[in-house]
Amino acid sequence: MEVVGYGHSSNSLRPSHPLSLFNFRPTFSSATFISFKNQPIKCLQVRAVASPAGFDEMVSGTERKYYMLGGKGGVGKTSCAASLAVKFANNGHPTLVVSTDPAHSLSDSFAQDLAGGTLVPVEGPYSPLFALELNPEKAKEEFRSATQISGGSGIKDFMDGMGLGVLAEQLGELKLGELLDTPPPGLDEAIAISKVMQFLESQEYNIFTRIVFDTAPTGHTLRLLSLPDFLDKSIGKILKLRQKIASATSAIKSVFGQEGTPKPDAADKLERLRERMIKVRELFRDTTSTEFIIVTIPTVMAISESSRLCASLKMEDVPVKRLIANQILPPSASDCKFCAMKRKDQSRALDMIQNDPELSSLMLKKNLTLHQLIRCFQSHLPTNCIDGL
Ligand SMILES: Nc1ncnc2c1ncn2[C@@H]1O[C@H](COP(=O)(O)OP(=O)(O)OP(=O)(O)O)[C@@H](O)[C@H]1O
Repeated sequence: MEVVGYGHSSNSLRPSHPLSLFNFRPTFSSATFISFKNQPIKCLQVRAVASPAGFDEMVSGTERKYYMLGGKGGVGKTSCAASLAVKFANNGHPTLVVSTDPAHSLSDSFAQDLAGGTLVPVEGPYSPLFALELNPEKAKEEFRSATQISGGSGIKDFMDGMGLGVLAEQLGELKLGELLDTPPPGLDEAIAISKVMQFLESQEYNIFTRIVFDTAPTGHTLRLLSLPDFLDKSIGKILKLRQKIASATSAIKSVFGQEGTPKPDAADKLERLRERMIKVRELFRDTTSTEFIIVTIPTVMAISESSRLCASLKMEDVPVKRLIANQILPPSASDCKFCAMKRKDQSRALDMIQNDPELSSLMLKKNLTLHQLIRCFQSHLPTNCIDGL
């Protein structure tokens, strides 16, 4: 189990800025300095802070691989995802880092404006690195339009769109309206991921050999994981129903001499949506190309939530092999009261990982944090908390 820390030679970048998380250019000295209130702080040997355990295996090979980083809110998913993407790019992989988290903070991490839903090049790394913040709201709109025909909304228009409005009333009790009018939670992220997959299939984006997803906090991810099956079943039901009704109506129409088939576009849209969801589900479960990395912090609550997330991922057959324990207090010979208490809590939480039936099997990488150091400086200079560096 390796412990690494990081810093940057100028305090222009936030401590967790991904470019400050790496020995960004080999020309850097073996250790770098940050200045804080003009106090030079010698940081640990700067290495890839978020290169999870077994990084060499992750960076090997040129076939495309997907890494999804997820975990409890605020643990450092975005920082680690951005850092990992920089590390891949610095190891020769044209890389795309995508945030599907509705509360984006990728722009903050790169200190670049990435909003707008298009790929933005990130300056600095050796190989091309592009970032993308997807707007899940827009993605959700796409779902709604799959059920709204000619500007209407809901099941009645959906059935009208198939020329079956006359039967919509009888179907009311099937509650199909709710499914179509209020998209299930996690749908926006599922559609956002399927959008990324769509354009990654196109020629112009086939350069990317590493795709890093900064996903939304745990709850979202869990709903997202079960969503494709849910949608597959419900859309399947609707389309089967359409089939039944279509043959019933054409029989009725042929009796009254009115030939004609229901408008296909609504059903086609739903069918396409269903195919996209199945692709998302397959992506999540592809052990050769995809891996989910859990990011956590050393607190009892975060470790417990990470254990539940790990169990759910395994239940959904999502490959998960690594755990990043982020924001760990750096070693120090003598602690202030604050750090001593914090360190005790952290080691108790880290012991939980070793004893947890789900997490203990994962490769663990511990990431130090600079925030505690800076807080120490703020609360009581001089440097009795950092002399261990
Ligand atoms: N190792 C670290 N050392 C110091 N600060 C860190 C570290 N990792 C993350 N941070 C800081 O913690 C805060 C949260 O980080 P980040 O936004 O990456 O978390 P997140 O899990 O993506 O959050 P959210 O769930 O809100 O999207 C940020 O201010 C970031 O700068």
